[in-house]
Amino acid sequence: MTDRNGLTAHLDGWAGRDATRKAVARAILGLAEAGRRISALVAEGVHGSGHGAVVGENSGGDSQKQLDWQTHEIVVEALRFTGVAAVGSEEAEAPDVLDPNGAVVVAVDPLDGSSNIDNNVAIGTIFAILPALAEGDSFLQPGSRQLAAGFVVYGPHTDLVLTLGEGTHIFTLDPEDGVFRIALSNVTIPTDTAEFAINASNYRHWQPGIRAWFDDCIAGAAGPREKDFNMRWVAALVAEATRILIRGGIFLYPGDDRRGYAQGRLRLVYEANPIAFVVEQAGGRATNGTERVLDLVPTDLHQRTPLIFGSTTEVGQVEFYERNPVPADRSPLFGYRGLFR
Ligand SMILES: O=P(O)(O)OC[C@H]1O[C@](O)(COP(=O)(O)O)[C@@H](O)[C@@H]1O
Ligand SMILES: [Mg+2]
Ligand SMILES: [Mg+2]
Repeated sequence: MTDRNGLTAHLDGWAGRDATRKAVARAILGLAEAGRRISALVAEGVHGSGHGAVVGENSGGDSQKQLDWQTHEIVVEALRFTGVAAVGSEEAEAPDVLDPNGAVVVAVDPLDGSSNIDNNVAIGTIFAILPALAEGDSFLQPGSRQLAAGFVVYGPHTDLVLTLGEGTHIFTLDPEDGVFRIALSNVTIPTDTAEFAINASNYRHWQPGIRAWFDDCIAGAAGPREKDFNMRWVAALVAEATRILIRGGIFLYPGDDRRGYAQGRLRLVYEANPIAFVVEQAGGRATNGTERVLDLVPTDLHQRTPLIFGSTTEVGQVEFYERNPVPADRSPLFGYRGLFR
């Protein structure tokens, strides 16, 4: 009997008799199966297993670890007979064509947070499901066309975070019976926050607006923001997104002046778009600094984008600093208590 709190029942109830929704549901169940297998693989441990060994380089020039490639193969195999038309993955230059008559395509980052593999820190799998187009490249549709999106995070427990465009829900994997059961329905990101996530070691490479925003955050209660901030950096987008969904916060991976980082580090189609969909469905915002992420039109499966997401008020603050990069307390135009209130 299907567990009524399980993912299958949730998807059955949502899909009903709608053919496209059924295709989406089959793809999600395939991804959940991949998540179960990857969770078990990760739980075996990496020390001495070679999972963290560098085995090559992906299309973006990032080093490819054994687990990056293994998880790519697990995802493609789990989707092979689900009716998915094609899988576009971070770990393969071109999409794998599975079922030419399929109604949907899946874009995937099979292993997010690769630098955490050796350290026993959270990693994950991110996915976006888009309609398969009769003409044109199905992967190059704006994120606003996603039919569903989410991610699996392999942390102390394994969670599947999912949006079907009707709120964001979190399912937790029961390792005893392999069922993902609903843990949190309609997650809501708090509007305000005093917690940010950014790799501050890149401070010297940032644009003036991001620096000014950061300077004013770390100035704390004595600075123009008049509040103390806390900082987190897990180096896994999936872990940062989970934390922000649960207790609010803001995440930034902006463009910077390092070679190859003008558009930041994260990929639009299989990282920023699915995270942006999940975040918006939880009441948060996601932007590249000037535009809504979900409105960007990709020109390449592997293109990068600056990504700023989380609690709406703080995302708005960053946009303000990007437009007005001179810090408020240092500009005669903006009084110390000027445009911030
Ligand atoms: O090492 P950095 O520059 O802090 O980057 C960390 C970011 O890179 C990523 O690991 C990129 O994802 P991959 O591991 O899939 O390449 C994000 O999860 C994370 O937010
Ligand atoms: Mg990633
Ligand atoms: Mg990856």
